[in-house]
Amino acid sequence: MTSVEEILATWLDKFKPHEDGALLPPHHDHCLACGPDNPHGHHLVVHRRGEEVHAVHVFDQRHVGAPGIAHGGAVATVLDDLFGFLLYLTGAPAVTRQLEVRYDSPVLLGVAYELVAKIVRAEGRKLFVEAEMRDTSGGLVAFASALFLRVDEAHFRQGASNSPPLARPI
Ligand SMILES: CCCCCCCCCCCC(=O)SCCNC(=O)CCNC(=O)[C@H](O)C(C)(C)COP(=O)(O)OP(=O)(O)OC[C@H]1O[C@@H](n2cnc3c(N)ncnc32)[C@H](O)[C@@H]1OP(=O)(O)O
Repeated sequence: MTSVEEILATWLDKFKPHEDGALLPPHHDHCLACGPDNPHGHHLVVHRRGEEVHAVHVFDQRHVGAPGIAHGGAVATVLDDLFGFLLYLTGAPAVTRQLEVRYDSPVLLGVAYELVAKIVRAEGRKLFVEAEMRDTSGGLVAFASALFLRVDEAHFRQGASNSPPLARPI
């Protein structure tokens, strides 16, 4: 597991401008939603698309709620993390202060969904953001809105000495 200091050493580089269409970097390698090295994670892959961020995502059995259907918390995790990629377009880190998810239809396991997020407005430290999740027919299955608040590096150092063991060995 990479330390907070190691993550912070390269963290601000991620906020340098990304070209339209670029693959955006994961928040860090073990991030629950986008970290490629987290065996429990969603491995979310996100691209910039104009002033929005875009992903195609498939939930699997690790994210099951009702049989065959993604857990609502798993869906919220992915939507929250997608907002975290918008931050790369703003040039500054922020964290979720409030997240609201509307579940319009079941999100099925093994099915591809398209996710798009955008910044609705910025007021000082506050970023108001929205995201949609649609099925391949274009039907809206989930909608999320959130308030993110800009923070400095000290915010992330709060967890620096806190690395509890895994509940079960991987
Ligand atoms: C190593 C790198 C890895 C980095 C890895 C990053 C991965 C990203 C993953 C996705 C995102 C996440 O999951 S982030 C993780 C989940 N989130 C968190 O852990 C955050 C926990 N909460 C906090 O630490 C704190 O509450 C903060 C820092 C968010 C905010 O505290 P604060 O700085 O004291 O700010 P606060 O006073 O509460 O509010 C500031 C302003 O916002 C307003 N405000 C507050 N709530 C609301 C609201 N619902 N609607 C409107 N406005 C509101 C207040 O009135 C105030 O306005 P005014 O008076 O100023 O006008």
